[in-house]
Amino acid sequence: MERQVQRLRQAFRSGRTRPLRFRRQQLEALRRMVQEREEDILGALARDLSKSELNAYSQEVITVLGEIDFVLGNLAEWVSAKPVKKNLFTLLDEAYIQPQPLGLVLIIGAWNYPFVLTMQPLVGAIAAGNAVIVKPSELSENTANILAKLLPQYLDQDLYAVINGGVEETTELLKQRFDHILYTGNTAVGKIVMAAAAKHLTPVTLELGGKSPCYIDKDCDLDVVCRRITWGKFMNCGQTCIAPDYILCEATLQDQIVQRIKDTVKEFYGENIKESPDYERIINLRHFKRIKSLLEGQKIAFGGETDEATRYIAPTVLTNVDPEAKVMQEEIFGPVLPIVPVKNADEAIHFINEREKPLALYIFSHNNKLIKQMIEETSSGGVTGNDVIMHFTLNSLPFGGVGSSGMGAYHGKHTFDTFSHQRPCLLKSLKGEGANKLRYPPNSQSKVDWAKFFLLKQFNKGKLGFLLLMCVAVAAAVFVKVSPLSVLVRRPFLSCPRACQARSSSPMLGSLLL
Ligand SMILES: NC(=O)C1=CN([C@@H]2O[C@H](COP(=O)(O)OP(=O)(O)OC[C@H]3O[C@@H](n4cnc5c(N)ncnc54)[C@H](O)[C@@H]3O)[C@@H](O)[C@H]2O)C=CC1
Ligand SMILES: CCCCCCCCCC(=O)O
Repeated sequence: MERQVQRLRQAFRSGRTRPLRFRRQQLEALRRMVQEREEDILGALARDLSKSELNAYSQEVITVLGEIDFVLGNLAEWVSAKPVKKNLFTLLDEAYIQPQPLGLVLIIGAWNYPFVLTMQPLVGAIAAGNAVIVKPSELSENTANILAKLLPQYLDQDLYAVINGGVEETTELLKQRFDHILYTGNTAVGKIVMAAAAKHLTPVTLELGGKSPCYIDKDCDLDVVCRRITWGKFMNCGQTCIAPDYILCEATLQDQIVQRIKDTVKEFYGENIKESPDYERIINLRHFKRIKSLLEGQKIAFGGETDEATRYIAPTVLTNVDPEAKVMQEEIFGPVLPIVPVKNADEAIHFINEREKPLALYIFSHNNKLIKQMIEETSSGGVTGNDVIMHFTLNSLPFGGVGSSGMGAYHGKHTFDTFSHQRPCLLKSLKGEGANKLRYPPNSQSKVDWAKFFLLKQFNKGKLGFLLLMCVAVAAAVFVKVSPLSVLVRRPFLSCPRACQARSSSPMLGSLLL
């Protein structure tokens, strides 16, 4: 593994990833891979998660293709140097920010959306000019295997690699030095990743999990609210990191919510949910048993049916759930939706703030002021008002967590920025040495005064004085540079702004510009 890491790092040092043309070529090849091998990819997702081709395409493949198109359409602008505002001392210099690749980066994916959660970060890492190792989750082994097979057929094998394996291999990989690690998975492993990265001072992006609350205000259109919640909660059999984990609402709303979710489940998945091609299965027996155990002792308003042989758990709603119950102590990550009654929005805000910062927060209300209040008074990785999940789909929004739900963010240009170093560049001339007298020893009060005048607004008599001074300075600098009469500048200005008249004893301005 160490040899593989060194090989990629050497390849990065060749500089081949830096030209825009190369990056575009690799992204176009990745797009070709997704398009040409769509059947293989959808088949792997079906075998891993019982995902229908339509669901696998609409939830994963389309996101990756959209990301590639978006990046290709903007990459030329993203990689360009960004000129920045200057001050009086750098007026004649070149000042800009140059995005540069970090080097060799590691992407560790999770199993619940195994294609998009590895490919979307990969798109941005390639776009930013890095060499990349992808470590898919071993739990979605079919997708992991198809990625290991296909990526080398389309991407430059010296610069991009897939390393498959479980805990042992990932632990070994984490001993290597990377220039950035983007990990998607549970919070406990996120801490392991961060600890391993710390040994090399490697920055990390941790896309973790948590319990995403969903507050339903009174007087909501519950038909609409419950359709949207049902869609987001039971998609991928509840195995979605930003699925609404639990509902907070007034106790009197529970029965109406239960009924509407029940009706919507029937509309979405039919009478026999097990037969629905749109209803997936739990990834493995461990998670099946874990989720099933959360039902113990709970009041099941509807659902609750399970089948261990096929790892099926029916869409299930629990009512009057005790906040201390087991189902409220861990991320559910399954098709179980507890309702926890609260008196009002304030109590909901208090409930949310008493717990770990969630990856997502959902607020349903006709009262936009209340939605803004809840956003203002709580913290979460992201928020969608009057819907669920959808902030994930807008790649102009940075997607990530906060606190125990993660750190850093990606999607769209945010991925490019995550995998780039924004390098500040200031290019000066060897001329105009006179201006440097202000900073050279010996220091003096006069020099400090001038520095205050030039650099600190409270000392330069307001903006007009400062602007006037800038004009004078630029004119003087240009004069010094272009005119043979520059010798005149050596004398103190007769008409400099009032501020420097007070200091006419130190002809600093003239010497500054020589
Ligand atoms: N923020 C986000 O975008 C997402 C977050 N998640 C979160 O991920 C969790 C579910 O995924 P997991 O079951 O964690 O996926 P998982 O079990 O597939 O683990 C994720 C990755 O971590 C590696 N890993 C697991 N244990 C490890 C260890 N002890 N040392 C080193 N590496 C290890 C695995 O090989 C895998 O590549 C949930 O908490 C969910 O909320 C899931 C999807 C998206
Ligand atoms: C409209 C399609 C939405 C797809 C959502 C995919 C979410 C992936 C990350 C997660 O586990 O939360």
